[in-house]
Amino acid sequence: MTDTSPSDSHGPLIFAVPKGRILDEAVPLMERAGLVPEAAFHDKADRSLSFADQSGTMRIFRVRAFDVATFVAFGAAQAGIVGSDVIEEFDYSELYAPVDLGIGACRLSVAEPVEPVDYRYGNASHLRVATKYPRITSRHFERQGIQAECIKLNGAMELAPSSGLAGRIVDLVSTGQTLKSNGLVEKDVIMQVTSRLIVNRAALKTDPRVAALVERFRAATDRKAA
Ligand SMILES: Nc1ncnc2c1ncn2[C@@H]1O[C@H](COP(=O)(O)OP(=O)(O)OP(=O)(O)O)[C@@H](O)[C@H]1O
Ligand SMILES: O=P(O)(O)OC[C@H]1O[C@H](OP(=O)(O)OP(=O)(O)O)[C@H](O)[C@@H]1O
Repeated sequence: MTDTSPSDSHGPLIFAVPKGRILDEAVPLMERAGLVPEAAFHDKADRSLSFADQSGTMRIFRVRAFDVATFVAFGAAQAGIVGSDVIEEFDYSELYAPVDLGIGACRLSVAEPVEPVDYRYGNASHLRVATKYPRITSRHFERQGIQAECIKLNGAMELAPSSGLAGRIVDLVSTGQTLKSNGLVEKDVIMQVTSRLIVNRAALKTDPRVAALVERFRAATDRKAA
């Protein structure tokens, strides 16, 4: 007899998680949702990027934060955990973010030197901004009628003003310590950020295990909040 249960017809569900700072907060939540990674997942020396879960029905991909959104949007992973900053930057139509996990809380802000240097050039409505988030940044300044030239950096944005690369930065802020240590002040909050459970829309429609996973994360998040 042929077994046509969803898990057999679809193969293991792939769940993508960011390898950076969200992970420590995400793992207890994943475990409450029944997604318990194999021991090797916790071994920092292990060079594997794909891990089994203890039920043997899922695979966990450990990738860079921005890449979680890309894997899920293209259906290479069916679900994952990522910051709302990343969701907003990509704006992938194939991503659905049904659960706010309440972890990874921070904000995306515009910052400038304590003693601002005028790096505008040409005309007064054109400025340079260093950021890992060029799309959110352009949209933010456009709304104010300012044309921002965004210079994409992948980290250490805080060095841009003092080195003359850009007059302002758009970066994540939590305690504000990084800005302070680098002689910068927060000028404007663009968005509040928390981490979300994301799923691929097509997978949600075609694979019942994805909807079940969403419910498990919803319950795990409610239990955490209670
Ligand atoms: N200071 C912070 N406080 C709270 N959450 C943060 C903070 N910084 C980043 N985050 C959240 O964690 C996510 C991943 O940030 P992280 O710093 O791990 O990225 P990263 O390690 O720089 O990424 P990568 O190395 O992949 O470029 C961000 O997208 C954001 O949602
Ligand atoms: O307001 P704070 O509490 O100081 O946090 C802000 C810092 O946290 C993030 O960087 P992260 O530490 O993740 O390192 P990164 O530069 O590798 O992204 C962000 O890019 C800021 O640099």
